Amino acid sequence: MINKDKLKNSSINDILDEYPYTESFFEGQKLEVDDADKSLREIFADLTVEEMEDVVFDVDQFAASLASHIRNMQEFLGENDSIVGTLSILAGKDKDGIRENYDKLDIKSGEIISIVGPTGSGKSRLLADIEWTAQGDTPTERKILINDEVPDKKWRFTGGKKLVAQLSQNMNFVMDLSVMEFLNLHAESRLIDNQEDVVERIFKEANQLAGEQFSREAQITSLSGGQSRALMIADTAILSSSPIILIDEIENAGINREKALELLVGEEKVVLMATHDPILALMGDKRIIINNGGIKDIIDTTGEEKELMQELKVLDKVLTDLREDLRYGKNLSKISDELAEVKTA
Ligand SMILES: Nc1ncnc2c1ncn2[C@@H]1O[C@H](COP(=O)(O)OP(=O)(O)OP(=O)(O)O)[C@@H](O)[C@H]1O
Repeated sequence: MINKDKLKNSSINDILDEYPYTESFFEGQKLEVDDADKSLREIFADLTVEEMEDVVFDVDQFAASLASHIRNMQEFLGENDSIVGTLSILAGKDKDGIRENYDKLDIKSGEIISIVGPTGSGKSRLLADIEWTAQGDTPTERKILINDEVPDKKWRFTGGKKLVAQLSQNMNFVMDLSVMEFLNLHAESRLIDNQEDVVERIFKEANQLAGEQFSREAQITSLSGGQSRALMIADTAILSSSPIILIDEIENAGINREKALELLVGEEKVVLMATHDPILALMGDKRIIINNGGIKDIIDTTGEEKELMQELKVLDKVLTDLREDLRYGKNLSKISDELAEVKTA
């Protein structure tokens, strides 16, 4: 997803600064460069006919070949994180076939976007459109762009290195492995240096997210729903190099949602999260409102809402504690007269 046109207008020095491994590429080409501060376009414009013959390529082919070299190197180095600057959603249609009332929604890396709307309104569908990098070929007819370009189709199919990591409501393990075997297997496939430390960290974080603790030797197929999700979340947060993270209703997982989100939100990632939970929704920088299959509105989270979130956290803590007491067979008592007076009618 390196932009070929941007490369053409960049100087050799700028390209080397940003992608130092292109040095070998330039060395391999017989490109005559008198001034490395000139853009590729200028360098090609200044070539004599003889020099041009040596290079074989014209500037377009040269930039395309350079872009492909950079992509390969980024993939090899696992630098996918830096690839997505902007994820864009181009308007499609709602369930009645009516066009959505925005043209293009840009989401920048580092942003958290929540997706809210009634049950069945199309939240999961929107996440699926992004995962599939839809090009008008889903029921919504939306299109997804990455860095303002149509994403490479290979993202749909490559197994190991994915553009999108998705955590969905129904996640079950099918392999017969212990927790540690599973984590080591995954870490090995990512070719990381400090495998032992990383695997240990995932195990610890997962246990902090899960309500009930589990051991290193536990079979992953025997974990509870909450434990499996905790493990998947910690694994995704710490091991995944995917620059886009999609989360479908983390609240149903019986895990510490807030901690989970904190763990997942790497600075360089785009995070989209379908939720019915006001605390999670307000953790987003923006929220997409979905109704009848279409995006109806995009709202920025206000300062007042961020303040409200603190109050909601207090309420949430009260409920969490009650749930905990209930689970461990304690009798519940009235919380406070103030709360008791809140009208529920
Ligand atoms: N624009 C659309 N056009 C046609 N079908 C759509 C559209 N949007 C969503 N759908 C379909 O509507 C159904 C419900 O959507 P979806 O599962 O995404 O809802 P949801 O908001 O995630 O619901 P829940 O909150 O219950 O998880 C799905 O079958 C989905 O494919």
